[in-house]
Amino acid sequence: MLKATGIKKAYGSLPILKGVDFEVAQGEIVSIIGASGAGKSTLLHILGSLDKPDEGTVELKGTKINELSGDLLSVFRNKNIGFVFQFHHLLPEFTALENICIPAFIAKTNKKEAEKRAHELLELFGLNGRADHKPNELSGGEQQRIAVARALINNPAIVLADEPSGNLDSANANALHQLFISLRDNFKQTFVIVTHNEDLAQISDRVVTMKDGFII
Ligand SMILES: Nc1ncnc2c1ncn2[C@@H]1O[C@H](COP(=O)(O)OP(=O)(O)OP(=O)(O)O)[C@@H](O)[C@H]1O
Repeated sequence: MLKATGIKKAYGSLPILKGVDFEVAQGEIVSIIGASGAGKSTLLHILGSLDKPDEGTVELKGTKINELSGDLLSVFRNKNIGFVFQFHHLLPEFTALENICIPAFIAKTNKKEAEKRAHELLELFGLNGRADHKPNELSGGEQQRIAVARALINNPAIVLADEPSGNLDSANANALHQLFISLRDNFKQTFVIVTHNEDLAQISDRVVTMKDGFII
């Protein structure tokens, strides 16, 4: 599903990734762990085409995404890759429903269809009653689940998450982790997750460790 080969990346003269090979299959949850500064977020950004490698290739569903640029890349990314970050980055002036729909509107999905899918996700996530709430009217755990729904609205092939539970208390973190598991079990949703959370690493299908610019 996603395959990265020979990924190298330096910032200035400082090599961060020194030849990383990484693969994830559909329906797999892979956690990337490692010390602070090991290059985990840098790798995730490259896997998600938010950043380009100096060397190496990233292939998603047979498309070499490191070779795409401009509008082609933006359209491909919006359709195929969902992102969840440590901070939810919901737009404060929009409701939960509107926030979830944003990637669908960017993909030019019609409003009715996007809102139908958003309502389905809200129901699935136990957030039915929250559709019209603004982010500041939601709890931290609810905000992050809305961010996950936003990541899923276009049915992406893969969800990339960078410390998704890093800002949550343990009960909300646990609820989020269970949500990932149920999305994998019920929809074969694929996840690559950078995390320092040991519980999340433990319930993943596979854990890879980064050290000194390599996966060890
Ligand atoms: N845009 C950038 N310009 C220069 N250096 C950068 C840039 N982004 C990251 N770095 C450096 O690259 C190294 C790896 O950063 P990265 O964020 O990938 O690490 P990480 O393993 O995700 O760490 P953490 O667990 O603390 O989030 C760090 O030394 C960081 O300072």
